[in-house]
Amino acid sequence: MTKPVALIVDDEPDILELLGLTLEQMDVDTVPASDLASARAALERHHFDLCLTDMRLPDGDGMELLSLMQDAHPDVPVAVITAHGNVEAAVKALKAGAFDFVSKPVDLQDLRALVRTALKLRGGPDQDADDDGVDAGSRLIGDSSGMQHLRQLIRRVARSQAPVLITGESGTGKELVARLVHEQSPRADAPFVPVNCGAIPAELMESEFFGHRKGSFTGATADRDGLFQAAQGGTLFLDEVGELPLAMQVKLLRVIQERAVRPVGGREEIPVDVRILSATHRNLAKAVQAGEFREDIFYRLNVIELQVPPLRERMADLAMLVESILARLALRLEMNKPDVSPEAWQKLSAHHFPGNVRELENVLERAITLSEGGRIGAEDIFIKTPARSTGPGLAEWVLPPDNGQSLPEFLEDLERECIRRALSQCRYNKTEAAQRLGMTFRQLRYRISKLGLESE
Ligand SMILES: Nc1ncnc2c1ncn2[C@@H]1O[C@H](COP(=O)(O)OP(=O)(O)OP(=O)(O)O)[C@@H](O)[C@H]1O
Repeated sequence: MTKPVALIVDDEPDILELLGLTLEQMDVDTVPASDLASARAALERHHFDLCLTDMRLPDGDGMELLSLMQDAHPDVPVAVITAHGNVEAAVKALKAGAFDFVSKPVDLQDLRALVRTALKLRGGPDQDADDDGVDAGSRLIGDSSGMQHLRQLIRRVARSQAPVLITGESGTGKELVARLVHEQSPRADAPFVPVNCGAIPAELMESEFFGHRKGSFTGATADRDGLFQAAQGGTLFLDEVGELPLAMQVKLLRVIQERAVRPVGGREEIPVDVRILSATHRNLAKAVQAGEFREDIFYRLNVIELQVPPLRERMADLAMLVESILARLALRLEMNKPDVSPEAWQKLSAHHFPGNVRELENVLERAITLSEGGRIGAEDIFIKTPARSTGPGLAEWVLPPDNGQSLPEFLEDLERECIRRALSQCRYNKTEAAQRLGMTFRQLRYRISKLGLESE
């Protein structure tokens, strides 16, 4: 490959020189421009692999150059240089399609990491190509317009370093989307580290995220890296980000701003080069209004939003999904893929799938084990009817011992019904269901597992 060329635009000669020297050391040729007009002229004469521009220019601003590049050279990553602490400008640029930003005074380590990542986009996957080359096991199945649009957006955001918030109901495929963004990004060779923010005990959170030093607390018998260090150069996926306690949100914000972590009990800051993707099935804007989620971190995580549609809004994909899930299950169970009878299809198509693709997977897993003679019949498709999930009214219960049950068994049944009803009313959003039931998310998860409701 020929030597890469970068367009560097800044009206301060010192900064132009610093950028020029740093990039030359990285074997990148540079063409300097001190204002918008000369940047435009340079664009007419050369092909660039990267553009670095200051936000404030004597005859315009970096946003103008960004929009010009988006129109005329959409494949060239543009990074903007912002004044220190000007988060608004950085977010605005990222939203407008900037690849990344560095703030002044320019940290050379950050700058080098940015340039390295940007150059990986050279000769990267063809924008118009289908997602061949992406791990087949992690593909998004579906050809509906909603899925096609989502796939296109994934390809586009994969090229940027902007934080992305993936929203959608439980089981719609948010984690899968995050994986695809990572796999199609210039960070694909570095780790993708998923973390369920609702599953880490609050007291361990800081050490899990940032690591700890030996002896910093009882049980810290050796130095340990945290999730940020594990994701170095790659992507950290914060699943259920709405579950982060407020205190942790503050710490996370600091790390995002400083691009460095301080392990628990450590003195030094460790620079981290990590892209953050997050997901939630909650309405985080509402959580912000309710004071449960900090506005500043919401603003930083939600630079770009990717909405994953619920299955009921893309039922055109049902056949493809069923085929692919059955093929996967059959392979795992070492059997031939069964056929689906017309009656079974009818039953599946009439359902609204409040638990989305995950519910479909569960229904099919049960169906494939029940099926006989290589065919799934209607009787093998077990779908909860609304009546069941609503449960009988209290007056309809026959109380023990008249119904032959012990009191503990009866109470467990009652609890099961209450949880089912809350889950169904909250469209299988466990956080909301827990609130409705007056328990914590963790308590609810524990009860669900204890009462054997997981497979429903
Ligand atoms: N479009 C799709 N194609 C293929 N599989 C899918 C698709 N969408 C979801 N799945 C599968 O459904 C299951 C649930 O997906 P995933 O865990 O990504 O959902 P989620 O939205 O992150 O759920 P939650 O909010 O509960 O964490 C996974 O096994 C995933 O592989």
